Amino acid sequence: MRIATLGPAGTFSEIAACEYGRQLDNYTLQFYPALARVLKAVPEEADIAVVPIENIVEGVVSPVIDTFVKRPLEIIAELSIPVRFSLVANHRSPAKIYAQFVAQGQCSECLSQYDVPVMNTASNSEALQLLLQSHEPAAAVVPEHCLGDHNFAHTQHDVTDYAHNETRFVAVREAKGNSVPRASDVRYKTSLLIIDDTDHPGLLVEHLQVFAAYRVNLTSLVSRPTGQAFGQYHFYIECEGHHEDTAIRAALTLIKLRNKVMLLGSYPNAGAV
Ligand SMILES: O=C(O)C(=O)C[C@]1(C(=O)O)C=C[C@@H](O)C=C1
Repeated sequence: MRIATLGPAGTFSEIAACEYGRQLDNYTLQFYPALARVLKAVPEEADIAVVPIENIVEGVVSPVIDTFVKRPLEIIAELSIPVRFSLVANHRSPAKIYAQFVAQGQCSECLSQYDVPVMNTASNSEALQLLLQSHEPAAAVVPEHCLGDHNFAHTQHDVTDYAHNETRFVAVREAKGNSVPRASDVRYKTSLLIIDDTDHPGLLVEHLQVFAAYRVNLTSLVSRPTGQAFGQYHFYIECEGHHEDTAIRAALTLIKLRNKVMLLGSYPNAGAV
């Protein structure tokens, strides 16, 4: 099985992809330099992509949600990874700080102590590499597991805003319409998108009332701009249960009468106890 994920080696995505891969008979990892490119690798270059979808502090990873609107992909698994960062520097007074765009939001308190520009990178590994190549005073937000034997002039450990920081990842494949078979002893989650194709007053509240009426518990609700006009949003929703459950089926049948629904898949709930 070919698994695409965010590289270069050293990213949290690599840890998540390996954790997912260990459940398979065999797998090979393929690294790509940006999240949109990771997802684009499926299905021609890779069978599965493992990408971050939500950080406990920073919220959803927008490039991933936005790709779901554009491409027929199916979520087949989720997994959660603890995320810890250090701030490392080649000088006591850095003139700039390299930080991956999601990591920046998770370390905002530490970064605000430095009155220097933050240069966004596509991955945490890229932030480290740019620091190592820099001939100017610079710093980088780097995963704790990447500190290795590097000799930094300055290291500040545990710079995440919240001690309990974690990121949820999903494994996705090309949507084929034949979703993962449902097992009776597994607790599932279902992801879907409500596409804003007929905007009208009360669109969201109507849909939420349908979920409430069928007692479907939502675990995530995120609005993403359609990019067409101000005030128009697609809604990314996660709920407890499998899309073949009677309640979810009935709720989606009603919602589909008013708006297009993209079912993104049902998968074992990683947070279930
Ligand atoms: O750059 C990495 O290490 C990644 O795997 C990406 C990513 C993300 O985009 O959310 C994964 C976990 C952390 O939340 C920060 C960065």
